[in-house]
Amino acid sequence: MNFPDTAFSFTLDAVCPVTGARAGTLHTPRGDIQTPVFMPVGTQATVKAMAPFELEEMGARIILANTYHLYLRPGADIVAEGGGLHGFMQWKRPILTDSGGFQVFSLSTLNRISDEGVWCRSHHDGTPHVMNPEWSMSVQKQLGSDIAMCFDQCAPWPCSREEAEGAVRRTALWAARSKEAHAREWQGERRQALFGIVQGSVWEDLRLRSAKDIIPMDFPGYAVGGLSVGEPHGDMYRILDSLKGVLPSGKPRYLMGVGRPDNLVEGVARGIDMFDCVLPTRNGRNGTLFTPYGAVNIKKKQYERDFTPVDPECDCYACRTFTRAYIRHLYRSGEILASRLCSWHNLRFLIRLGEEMRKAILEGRFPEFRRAFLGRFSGGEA
Ligand SMILES: CNc1nc2c(CC[C@H]3O[C@H](OC)[C@H](OC)[C@@H](OC)[C@@H]3OC)c3nc(N)[nH]c(=O)c3cc2[nH]1
Repeated sequence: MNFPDTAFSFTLDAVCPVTGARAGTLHTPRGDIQTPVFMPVGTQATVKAMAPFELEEMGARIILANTYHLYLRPGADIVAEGGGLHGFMQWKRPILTDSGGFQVFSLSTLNRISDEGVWCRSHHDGTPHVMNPEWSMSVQKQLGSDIAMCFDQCAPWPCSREEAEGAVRRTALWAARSKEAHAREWQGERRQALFGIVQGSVWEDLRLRSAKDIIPMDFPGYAVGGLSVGEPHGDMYRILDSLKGVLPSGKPRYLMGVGRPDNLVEGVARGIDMFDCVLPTRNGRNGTLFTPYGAVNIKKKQYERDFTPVDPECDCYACRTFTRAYIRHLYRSGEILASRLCSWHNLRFLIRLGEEMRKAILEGRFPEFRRAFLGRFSGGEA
């Protein structure tokens, strides 16, 4: 018996008549999430260098954690004993967990894939593990996330059409098993929403095939997987265009692993509601900062006596309080505060970008917002 996900619903608040960009509200038992939304990545039950109260201050309303990582360390049983992810990391708002499939391929030292699942060796200590839909649903229940992802197969890029077809077939097989295992895990208890994932790499007909496999399984939300894996942005946008009229309009759409500010704007313009990416914190740790004109690398000598904020338009703690010269000094001195301030700014930049796109869509001026933002943002170094 499949429990209705009554604790979850999605309201479309406005749709841009020109582009189809959407402003919505995802209602969850732990609070509402207004979309478009950028979700900070907290792989090992922490958004690197940020404390929960700081995430709250910068406007984070949902964060991510990783099933694969937490299963291997500290162990899902320890997280469960600690009160699940919400108790363990003291984050009271919604949490989304990835299913582990993608990480197995990107991190494990050795892996064998079959329809049963994935046999792999831990990238920590080489111990053998079998990961499959049943394993993933059990671990995501122990973690207690509010949104879980189906166990899928994300084809690498580039890959052959046959490889992409195989991933589409297996992803459908595993989606059905994920749904069954998820309903068994949550029988009669507080529910967790399970999102489906569409694969198909850069072939539009395979994307359509995957959508036709996954959508009838009636998930409360759908992710576009298999992108942001090295393919040109043009291919990403073409695939999103091909899915725009196919994914159910009344359900949230999540583009996994994306992305740079311009990718977020172009994704929203193609009907995407939710995004995640490690860029803000990863770039933050190496001193690369988002600004409306592109990325600034704070370690450059040109900022040595630059006593202006990183981004004068930004309302984050780092930009309100410190100058580029000071943050450059911290970075070059190897001070921990450099990583914290740069991560803080980059996270706020993307969270605020989501807020501003939502406002533009509600006010009927998204095309103008998109043109103005992309006109200034160079993508590379500012
Ligand atoms: C970068 N391009 C990127 N990331 C894709 C992730 C992983 C997202 C995952 O990406 C990191 O894990 C490695 C993040 O941790 C560092 C995770 O946050 C917890 C995040 O989980 C949602 C995908 N996950 C699944 N299950 N299926 C996908 O097709 C897929 C595609 C991605 N493209």
